[in-house]
Amino acid sequence: MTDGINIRELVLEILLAVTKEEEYSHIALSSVLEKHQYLTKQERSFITRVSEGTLENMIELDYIIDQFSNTKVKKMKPVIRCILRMGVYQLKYMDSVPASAACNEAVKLAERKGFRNLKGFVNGVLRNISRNLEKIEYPDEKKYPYEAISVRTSVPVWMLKQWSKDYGLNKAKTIAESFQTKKGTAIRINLTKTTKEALMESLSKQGIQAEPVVLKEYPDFDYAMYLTGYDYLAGIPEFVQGDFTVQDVSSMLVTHVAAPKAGDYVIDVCSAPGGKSLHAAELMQGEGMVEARDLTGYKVDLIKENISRCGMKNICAKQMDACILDEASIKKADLVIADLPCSGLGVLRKKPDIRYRMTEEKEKSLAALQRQILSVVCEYVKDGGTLLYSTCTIDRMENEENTAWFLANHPEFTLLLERQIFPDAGEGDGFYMAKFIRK
Ligand SMILES: C[S@@+](CC[C@H](N)C(=O)[O-])C[C@H]1O[C@@H](n2cnc3c(N)ncnc32)[C@H](O)[C@@H]1O
Repeated sequence: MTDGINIRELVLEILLAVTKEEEYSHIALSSVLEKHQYLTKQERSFITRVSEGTLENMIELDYIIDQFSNTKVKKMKPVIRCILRMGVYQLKYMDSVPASAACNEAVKLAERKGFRNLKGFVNGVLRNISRNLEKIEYPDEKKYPYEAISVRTSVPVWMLKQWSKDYGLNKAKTIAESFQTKKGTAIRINLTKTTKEALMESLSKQGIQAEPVVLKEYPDFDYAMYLTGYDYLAGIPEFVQGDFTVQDVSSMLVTHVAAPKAGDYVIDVCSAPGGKSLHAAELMQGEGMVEARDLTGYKVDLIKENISRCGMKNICAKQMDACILDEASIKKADLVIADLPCSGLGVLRKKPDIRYRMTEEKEKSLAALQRQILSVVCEYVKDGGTLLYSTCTIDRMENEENTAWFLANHPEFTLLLERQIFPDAGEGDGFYMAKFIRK
């Protein structure tokens, strides 16, 4: 507790924002941490751990609660449901929190939120779970493989079935399990402003560990590192002055593979918050121009913020709908980056809430949107130029199937390279990329 703010109440605020208001988990978390900057490092990490952990394990937590409560989770009031979920998370996953504290704090929180009449219920369910944690029976994986993997990894059954159809049950299982592992924060060094050695040295003086990423298949990929041991990004001067950008390693590979050259004209049609656009501008060493487009003013402002933080001059941001043909761009670009809106199933490690928000229907309509955008923006590629299509998902429907469709409908393009990066195999998130050349 700091200045009357209860940290579990802040966790509850995050969980409600994500599960009730459909806010993105990383945004809900960072806005709470930003609003309460005076919290200690320990309090911030408690809030991060409990809110992320609860979301990452929610299917399992609900399964446990349902075994001990007469009222099923789905029927509970949202506040009570979230208080129980975070309580069970602490009981099951946090040895540092005594069981009595997890239960008592949950009861107090229920009362503070106006549910005095449900204090006994919260107390009863949590104490019962606490006493029986070791005896919980999980679904039998031999008899009910999807249900068993789903409860253990908190990945919905429909996603497991989709991956099993695409890659087999064993692969579906290892993909789901990979989302339970943690990695440091991947950053891309802005080599137009600093060097790897200089950045490592200045970070180390602040007690921040930086470990370079080495990818054997890409020996010239020499600007990624994992950071650990920092409190919050905005507190690192090198971040504020644009010496590095937070970006997943697989996401960096997209622009690396696209390989823009100094002097190129690049159009990034769906670019917010600007990770790949800025990377392109950096690889072009400040020469040429990257036009970073996105649909809304809000998104374009995010790109502009990042451009000004990184201080790059060969990049501009524009509000444009990628579904509408921009006549002025026809056959003008050396490189078109089409990192399109997708289901995001490759990034469940970082964005756990996607698994509860995405549906099969939404995924089908995203795959159709990707085809629509691809057939518009391919027009911007000049003869001999490159179209780079990428997604941060792992389903064939949005990836290989779209590429096959594109090639069948656009014989003026040839496929130079296609790669599916799996979240359980590579350095980073699950990503897909296809590089086409206009003949
Ligand atoms: C996967 S994200 C892009 C991430 C970005 N390339 C990066 O590396 O930072 C997809 C983006 O597409 C944008 N988008 C969705 N529909 C769009 C449309 N019709 N026109 C332009 N942008 C769109 C979204 O706002 C979102 O920012």
